[in-house]
Amino acid sequence: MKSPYSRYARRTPASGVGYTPDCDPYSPTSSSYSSGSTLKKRNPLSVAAKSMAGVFVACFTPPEPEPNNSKDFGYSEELKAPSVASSTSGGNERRRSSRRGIYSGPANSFHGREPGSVNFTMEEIYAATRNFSPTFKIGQGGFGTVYKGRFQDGTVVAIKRAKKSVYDKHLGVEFQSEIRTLAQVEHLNLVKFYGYLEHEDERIVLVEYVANGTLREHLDCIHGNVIDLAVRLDIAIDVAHAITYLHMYTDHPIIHRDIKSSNILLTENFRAKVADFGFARLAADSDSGATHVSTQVKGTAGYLDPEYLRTYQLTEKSDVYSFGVLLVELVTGRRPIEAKREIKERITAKWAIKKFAEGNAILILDPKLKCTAANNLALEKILELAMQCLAPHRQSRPSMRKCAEILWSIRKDYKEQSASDFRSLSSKSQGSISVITEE
Ligand SMILES: Nc1ncnc2c1ncn2[C@@H]1O[C@H](COP(=O)(O)OP(=O)(O)OP(=O)(O)O)[C@@H](O)[C@H]1O
Repeated sequence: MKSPYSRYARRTPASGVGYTPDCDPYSPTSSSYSSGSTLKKRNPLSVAAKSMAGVFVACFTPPEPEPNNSKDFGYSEELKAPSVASSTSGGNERRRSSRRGIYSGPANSFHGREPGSVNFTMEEIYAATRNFSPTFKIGQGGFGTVYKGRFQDGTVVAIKRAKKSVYDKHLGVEFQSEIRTLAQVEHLNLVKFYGYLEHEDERIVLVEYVANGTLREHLDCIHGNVIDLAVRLDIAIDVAHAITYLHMYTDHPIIHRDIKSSNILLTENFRAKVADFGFARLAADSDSGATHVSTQVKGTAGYLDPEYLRTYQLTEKSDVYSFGVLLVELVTGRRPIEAKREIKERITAKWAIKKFAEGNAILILDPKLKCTAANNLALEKILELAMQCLAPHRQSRPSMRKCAEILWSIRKDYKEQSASDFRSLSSKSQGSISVITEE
């Protein structure tokens, strides 16, 4: 049997080889950061066949178990979801609209449901959210309201309910764009897609529930703890892996277009998962000679690539620019635009890069982080990478893959320097103990 991940082998680069997903950090399920990938040739026929098999093939891994969820959103056992409507679809049916939603996932995530079969209903969504009760609401975004829901089989999901304006032509297109994109991707560092439902005026997207809030919330310390630089580096690497995967490993390159800290969700172990494909856009097909997609500018102020803003030409390098903004955000803790600060500090990236260029990088370190040798060293290296990502012209920016590789090396040096900081600190404290003893 073929690996369900073989469709994610790297698209043929100049050398005509692809990465074996098993040991590749960009592969959908790898949690390894080892760069020692084996290379293997990609079979174009198998790729084509898999593409034709459709985007709703079972390629989504089951959700992580959620031990506490019945308590933390007030799930009451008496309020049982109505019984699951029996499947009416044959095994080959991939998509349905109207009352029933499409579902993409393995049978054991929503118990007994075959991948691609149409098995969740509006009644189940109502039951899972207690009729969209405010108690179950976990967020609000441009797309609509987000609820945490629990299905009868215990599966916990995030339920994104489009707001009414989604029926405007423009937002309708956006909705379809999110669905198409979500259905094609699978990676450990991307929020998993479970399915969607169209029912009368409702448009519902079901995605993996990620329990620990957004990166922005953690940088603002609203969960009560400071995430240290080691964790921030891990998050940057997770995000770099996710975007590299979108740019290089899907059947067709995907540009996320809305990389920002509020779209980075964190698990309880502080693994990052990139969310919100509302603006995602398939990139230009380089095989056809195209270098960019011309499109209406979309994204979030502060993260937008100035070259894309000026020319309307979208490439993968627009995500690289946004990633540069995110790197600055990670080390400074500040938002990309800080409207209340004095003018020269309002655009955080500009301010940080200026300080770095003047040799004063230390002044921009998030005041919540300790000023250790390891932190200072990593800060300078991260800023250097951010500066490359923020280059005004896209040709000068590194690829996301290159960013990930640079970050791996920064993390390696950071660990070594931290160990040495720790050794010198403990030898100093031993010294001071002996002084106290002598006294
Ligand atoms: N999969 C999820 N798991 C847990 N919480 C989520 C999930 N998706 C969204 N949320 C929560 O809901 C909020 C709103 O998410 P949503 O993706 O709709 O909008 P946004 O990205 O914040 O804003 P916009 O769509 O305008 O860019 C998020 O900030 C987050 O707190």
